[in-house]
Amino acid sequence: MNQPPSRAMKMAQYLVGLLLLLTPTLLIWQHFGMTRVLELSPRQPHGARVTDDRYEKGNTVASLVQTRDALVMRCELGMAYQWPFCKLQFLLGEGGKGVDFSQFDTITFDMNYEGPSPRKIRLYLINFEPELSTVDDWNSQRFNQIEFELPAQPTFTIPVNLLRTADWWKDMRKVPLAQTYTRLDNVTAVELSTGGIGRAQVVTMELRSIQFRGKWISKTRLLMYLVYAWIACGIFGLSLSLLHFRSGLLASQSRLELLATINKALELEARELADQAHTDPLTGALNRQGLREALMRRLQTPEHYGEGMAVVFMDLDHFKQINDRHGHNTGDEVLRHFAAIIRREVRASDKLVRWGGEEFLLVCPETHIEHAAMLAEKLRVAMTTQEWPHGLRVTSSFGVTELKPEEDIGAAITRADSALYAAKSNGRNRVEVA
Ligand SMILES: Nc1nc2c(ncn2[C@@H]2O[C@H](COP(=O)(O)OP(=O)(O)OP(=O)(O)O)[C@@H](O)[C@H]2O)c(=O)[nH]1
Repeated sequence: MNQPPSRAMKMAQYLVGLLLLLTPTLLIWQHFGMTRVLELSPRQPHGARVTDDRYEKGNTVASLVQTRDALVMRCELGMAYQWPFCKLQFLLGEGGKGVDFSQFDTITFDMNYEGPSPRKIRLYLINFEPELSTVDDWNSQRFNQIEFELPAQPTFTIPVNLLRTADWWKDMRKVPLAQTYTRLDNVTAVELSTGGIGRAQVVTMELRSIQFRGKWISKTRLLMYLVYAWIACGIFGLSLSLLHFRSGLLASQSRLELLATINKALELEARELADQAHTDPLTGALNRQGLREALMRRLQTPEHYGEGMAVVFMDLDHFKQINDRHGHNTGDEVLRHFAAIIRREVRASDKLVRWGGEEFLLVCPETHIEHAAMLAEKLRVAMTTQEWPHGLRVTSSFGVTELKPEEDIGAAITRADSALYAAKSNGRNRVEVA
């Protein structure tokens, strides 16, 4: 039988539905949106400042003017230093803590450059890496660099993946080959510098903005998270199915146990009903149907067939008077008492039958007539010595006979009845043998 889905199973179904909805939504959103922009401009100057090669004993002079729309760096390049430069520097972090640039894909410049050709600039993304860098030594940070000639138009975009670790930095720091990769996960500064220029000149850079663009989360990472979510959902669903299956099994087991208990109770009830059909409810003795079945059973047992069987017919004396004088309930009590005395005095194999009213029959297998007569006499005496309800004195008359070979039990009962009649006629409280 199918169990109705549990709350947990419903939850798993909702979860699958949610994931089915979320997966394409997130992928579409990632493709068209989720855009992250970091801008360097007069509006977001990040501590913009200029430096030049004078600290390297050069004679270049850089100056910065900030207008509403642009950061203007004027650079008078001198040739005193081997690699003269001016830099416009943006600081993004302090104490080795920078900004993660690894999710940025493009860099868009909006700037003007004035100066003789070649119009070269350099861009540095300076990355602090605890295993290489120290806070006190600026040059211990990785210099990711790109140098290029400016296009004619003021606005242009370059991909971030063109940046490489600067050769001069690799040489200066003697970085092992395995660590010469580009790394942008902790950028503490962005620098826009003049490119390699071989003669003294004046350069002006007017920077309106640099925009780094990327996704808050890369497609690969999003796909990975989604796969994890689907796997987790699958495991969850599978565990629930197993639990559901197990509880279903337990439920059908307990249903089977319940059915077995009901079956047993019904069997008992059926047996009780069958017993009632064969028993007199007042005295517990067999009724005529009960006797018939007991005799049939005996006949079906070959080892007992043909052995002697005695029949004793019994009838309480003057029972009507007991009823009349003491009431029907007392009469019932006397009948119950009578049956109890007989049962106490006879063998378990002897069958006590209530023949009707106050008449009882005792069928004694494997008993010859002399023994039956002795038994009847014992019963008669027992009646006289027995304490009866309400101090009554009750006696009974007995007619005894034996089943002849090949004789029908009915004939024997008739004969026993005749003997009983004789006992009654001869004064009651007697045993007569036919
Ligand atoms: N209390 C009670 N009385 C019953 C029951 N069955 C029959 N009787 C009564 O038993 C009485 C039998 O009366 P009789 O047949 O005249 O026999 P008796 O009074 O015993 O007289 P004798 O047999 O000649 O000694 C009747 O009054 C019946 O109503 C019973 O189940 N309970």
